[in-house]
Amino acid sequence: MAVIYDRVALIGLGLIASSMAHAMKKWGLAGSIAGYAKTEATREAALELGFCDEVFATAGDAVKNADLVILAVPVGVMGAVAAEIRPHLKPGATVTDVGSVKQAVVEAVGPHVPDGVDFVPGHPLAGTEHSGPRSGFATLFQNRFTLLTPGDARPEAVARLRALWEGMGALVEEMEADHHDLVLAVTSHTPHLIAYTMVGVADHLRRVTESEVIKYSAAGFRDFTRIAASDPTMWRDVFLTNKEATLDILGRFTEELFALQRAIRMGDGDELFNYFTRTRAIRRGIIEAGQDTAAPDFGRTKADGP
Ligand SMILES: NC(=O)c1ccc[n+]([C@@H]2O[C@H](COP(=O)([O-])OP(=O)(O)OC[C@H]3O[C@@H](n4cnc5c(N)ncnc54)[C@H](O)[C@@H]3O)[C@@H](O)[C@H]2O)c1
Ligand SMILES: O=C(O)C(=O)C[C@]1(C(=O)O)C=C[C@@H](O)C=C1
Repeated sequence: MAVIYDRVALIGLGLIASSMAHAMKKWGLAGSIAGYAKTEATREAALELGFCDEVFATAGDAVKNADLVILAVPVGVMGAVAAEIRPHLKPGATVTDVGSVKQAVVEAVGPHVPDGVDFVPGHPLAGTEHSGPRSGFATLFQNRFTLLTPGDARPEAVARLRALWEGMGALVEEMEADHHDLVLAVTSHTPHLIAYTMVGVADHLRRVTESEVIKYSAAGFRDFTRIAASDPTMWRDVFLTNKEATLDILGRFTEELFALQRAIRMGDGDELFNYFTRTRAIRRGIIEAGQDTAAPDFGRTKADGP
């Protein structure tokens, strides 16, 4: 594949940044990759694993001469990092981010982006419960959506960033930042909060059941524990910055939960059966519409082989 940006700078070298770097290298999408991380251990890991060509001890030095700057730090520090790199940005460069929340990032980063530099916020809908420079892998974004919320960025800058994501195997869509935050509150943020809570409940109970909760946990609960092992800093920032949408969805969730709680207490089997039938149809609808992008064969055609 052709080089899309001659020089890319990654600010923060954790799961998402290292995965992007591995992908850019694998598919030849960047001429060179510069990286900035706070700790020397992370910078050394990036060189040792070979996903950065150069590393810098300040964000300002890393972005000099970069055609694309990718902010891959927790949402709560995006604004501070943007302020730090501002004087060092190359005219004509594009700044993007990978934060899980978009409106707060637009508000925090936007004012620090100088004239002549495009800001195209982004969010790959792909991740794992792991973090740090050693957790990344090139295929993380394959057949997964990346959402861009370009606002008033120049169309050429948006098209180029789209080409980069597509080069890494992602399916790219554009939307407004506030709409993104509402959708993600439903599909990602509130489910994470529920997983954190459920594992917390089990942990409290463990003291009563002497480890049996963990020992005998079935598949559903194990999935919750994987999600609840996600990075505490990242998720603290998500909830602090996507407050309104998450509270809205949590309110709706609580209402539904109370309705099911009542059905259980009243022995209302029809209510439970009908509810579960509706939710099963939703899952089956996703699969039938071919929209299960996490499925291993999503997007494959017969030409792709077995
Ligand atoms: N993990 C996921 O599943 C996932 C998926 C999509 C998007 N995101 C978003 O991507 C971003 C990065 O997440 P990640 O999973 O790669 O996290 P990570 O913890 O693996 O990496 C974050 C990096 O940012 C660095 N950092 C933290 N504070 C900093 C500061 N003040 N200045 C400079 N560097 C700082 C950390 O040292 C670390 O290297 C977050 O905004 C997150 O919301 C995460
Ligand atoms: O698979 C996981 O570990 C994830 O939760 C990844 C996940 C999500 O799908 O909710 C988490 C946060 C992101 O912003 C994007 C992706």
